[in-house]
Amino acid sequence: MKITFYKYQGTGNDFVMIDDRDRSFPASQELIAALCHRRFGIGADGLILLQNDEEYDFRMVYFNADGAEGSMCGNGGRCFVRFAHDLGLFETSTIFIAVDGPHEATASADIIRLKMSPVGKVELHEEYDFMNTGSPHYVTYVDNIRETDVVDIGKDIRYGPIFGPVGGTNVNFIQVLEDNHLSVRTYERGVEDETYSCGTGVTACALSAHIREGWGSPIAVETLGGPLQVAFNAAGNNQFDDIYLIGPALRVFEGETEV
Ligand SMILES: N[C@H](CCC[C@H](N)C(=O)O)C(=O)O
Repeated sequence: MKITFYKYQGTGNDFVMIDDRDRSFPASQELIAALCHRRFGIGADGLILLQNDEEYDFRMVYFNADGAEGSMCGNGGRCFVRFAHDLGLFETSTIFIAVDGPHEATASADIIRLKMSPVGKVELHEEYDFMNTGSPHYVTYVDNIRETDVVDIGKDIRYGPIFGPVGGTNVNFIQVLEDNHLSVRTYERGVEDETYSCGTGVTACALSAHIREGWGSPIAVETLGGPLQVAFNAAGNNQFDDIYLIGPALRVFEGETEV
């Protein structure tokens, strides 16, 4: 059958977006991996279905590029909100449900502001921090992010004895640029490569920097695909709520494909 798809990107983290309100999309790991393939398919870091929901405005179902259902995707969530806005499903603010719970969001001409799940626990280690911001994130600091071998080191940690090989983690590298300003690069599990930006990863990095550097909210983060902002309330004891991921999300093109 023929389906219409839309391609979105948020700071270069790109997604195939499908309006699945009629639940006709024949989701399978094989099909989703094929659609996300950058040589044989449309090409994307993930695929997102927009479905109806009884309690919330709509439901976000996110799959990584390998075709398996993933945990929460922050940039995907921002693109999903832009998609719902482009479909005319809300005007300025909405609340939708994703795998990690409900998310409020607002849309303006340029920027999507997405409320993230609260973070109840941050593991602090000498070499790294680990937390779940909707997805699991390992966070470490480097002196020169440009020269960091994100893919090789990321793979070692993701498949290594602490986090892998089953399950795994996303792996983030931070270079501090100045107060309240970071540069971040991320190796993403499920894509098994570096992406241009990872929203839940950037969120984890900002919270880690708050703890380690003592900075207040908001924190600006440069990614390979452009700038994001993270606002948050530090509730004490390394717990956080009212976390917002803020940045651009745009439709790139639409098309049709046989599935
Ligand atoms: N790119 C996403 C993260 C996807 C998480 C995924 N890689 C997983 O751990 O299942 C983001 O913007 O937050």
